[in-house]
Amino acid sequence: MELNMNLSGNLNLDNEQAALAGSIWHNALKIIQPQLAKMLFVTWVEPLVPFYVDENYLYLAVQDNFSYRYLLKYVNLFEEALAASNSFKLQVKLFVGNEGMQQALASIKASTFNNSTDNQSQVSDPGQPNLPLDSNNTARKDTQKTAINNTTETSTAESAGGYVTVERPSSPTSTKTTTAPTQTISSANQTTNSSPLAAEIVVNPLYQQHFRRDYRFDNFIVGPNNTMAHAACLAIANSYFNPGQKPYNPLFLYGGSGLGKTHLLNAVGNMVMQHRPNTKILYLQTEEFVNEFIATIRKQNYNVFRNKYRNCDLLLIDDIQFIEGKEQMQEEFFYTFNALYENNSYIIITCDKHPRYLVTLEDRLKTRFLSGLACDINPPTYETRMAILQARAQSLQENIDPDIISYIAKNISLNIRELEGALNSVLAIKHLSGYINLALAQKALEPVIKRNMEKTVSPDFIADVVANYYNVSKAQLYSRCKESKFTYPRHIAMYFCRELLDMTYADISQAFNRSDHTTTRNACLKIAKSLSSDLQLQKELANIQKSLHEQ
Ligand SMILES: Nc1ncnc2c1ncn2[C@@H]1O[C@H](COP(=O)(O)OP(=O)(O)OP(=O)(O)O)[C@@H](O)[C@H]1O
Repeated sequence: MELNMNLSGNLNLDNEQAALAGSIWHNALKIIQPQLAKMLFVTWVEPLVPFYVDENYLYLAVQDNFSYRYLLKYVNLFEEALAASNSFKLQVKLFVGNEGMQQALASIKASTFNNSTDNQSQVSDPGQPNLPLDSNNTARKDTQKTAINNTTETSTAESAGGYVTVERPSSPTSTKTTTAPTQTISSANQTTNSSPLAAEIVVNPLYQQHFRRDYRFDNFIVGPNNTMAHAACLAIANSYFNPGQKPYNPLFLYGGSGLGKTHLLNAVGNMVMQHRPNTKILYLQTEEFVNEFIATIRKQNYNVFRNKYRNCDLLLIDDIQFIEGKEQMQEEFFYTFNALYENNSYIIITCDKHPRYLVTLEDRLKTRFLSGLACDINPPTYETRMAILQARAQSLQENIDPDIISYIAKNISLNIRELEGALNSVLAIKHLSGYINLALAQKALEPVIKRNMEKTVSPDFIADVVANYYNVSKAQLYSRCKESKFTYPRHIAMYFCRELLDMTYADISQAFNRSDHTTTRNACLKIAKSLSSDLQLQKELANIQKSLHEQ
């Protein structure tokens, strides 16, 4: 794209300003050029167009968004060169394309006009569209980014009030740096409230997201299983209205099904939308991303796709494991990721496993996914499960016997979706029959609990717990050793495999390295028989069962 330097035109601005900007920049270039590789200088720096200067800023136009992002890391160098080559300090402001330049000039014109007619209105940054401020009159990170990106496209912030300074990294390696606003801002249509006025909220339709309203931080129960993931998500959400924070980017959340990954993604989206509705957020399931990309290939409209994904402020992408084995999609996502990362836009990715287990994922994506922070989410502890169930019952204004809650929490441990499902079943019985007690709940939940038990408890896990209880090693349990201090716990472990997992004697024998099924059968039957009269055995088995459930 060629930049058109018709500065005065309709805007009626003084061409002398452009000439002065040109001459100041020309001096600075003499210092900049020797410091950069020739290619870099010719490709990126020479095409910059100086088009305005005032007492604080030199305004430069860049060709496109990509150049803009690339050049941000050199702004400090430019400013140092300006200070060295001229006898005064200037900060650099970059604007994208003719449109960005025209917008900047229109703002300058408007502010000049306002200043001459209304002394109350001071403008600190004529280059940026009007943007809402936060409660400290501090420029907002999200809208700063929006403003920068939108100089060449539909602006989501154009109708808002206030001005900001440009956000830029202080060094090529820094991730997010926000410069504080340089002047106090006051204009007729600003708000100092953290919620922008309704009239200011013009959300680009591309980024109108509908988050699940019930997935919020305030109803997410934090326990030892998810503390890090929760804190990291909250930090990212906060960073959109608390410019001091610089959370890790990207954030990679991984863990089994139903453990709250989607809940956290939506919580971030809800919180940012609530406080900063102009933020360009994209939340999507990886499958949707893949489908959209396939449609893009069919229609050959790559620009639309890339503009949308590479220019958002926050990308929340759920279940990235679905990208496995899709080579072209991985390549596209690689470039999307890079563009967002360079633009200091946050990326949160969820997955059902650690990237190292995504066998057919390209290594360059794996390393990128792990370049920020990777947090696992584990199955909740018994206490967390209790808290989740209690909170859910309370939110539904349901009074449920604590024994029932405890029974569910004890018996369903791997998946919070199933935990909630069990509570819903109990509530359904309560509503249909007008009554619920523990026995009814146990009966109703029997199939689901059995299924859960099979998923949760493996023969190996039983061996672990039993060995631990009787203070022997698992190897001794699996060994052929016939000492009673080993055979007794071995038989108990076999008994649990039979009772809890419904395993055949053949399978149990195999699990415990035995070839003789009859011995296994006899061992299980002996334990079952003793159980009816042996109080000590009853106590031991109850304790072991408790440990098996409270993993
Ligand atoms: N810590 C928590 N506090 C309260 N509710 C939770 C918590 N974790 C999960 N949930 C609830 O459990 C259900 C399942 O969670 P979610 O859909 O976020 O899981 P997920 O990890 O994304 O699963 P999947 O990988 O299968 O998509 C949701 O209803 C969610 O609100």
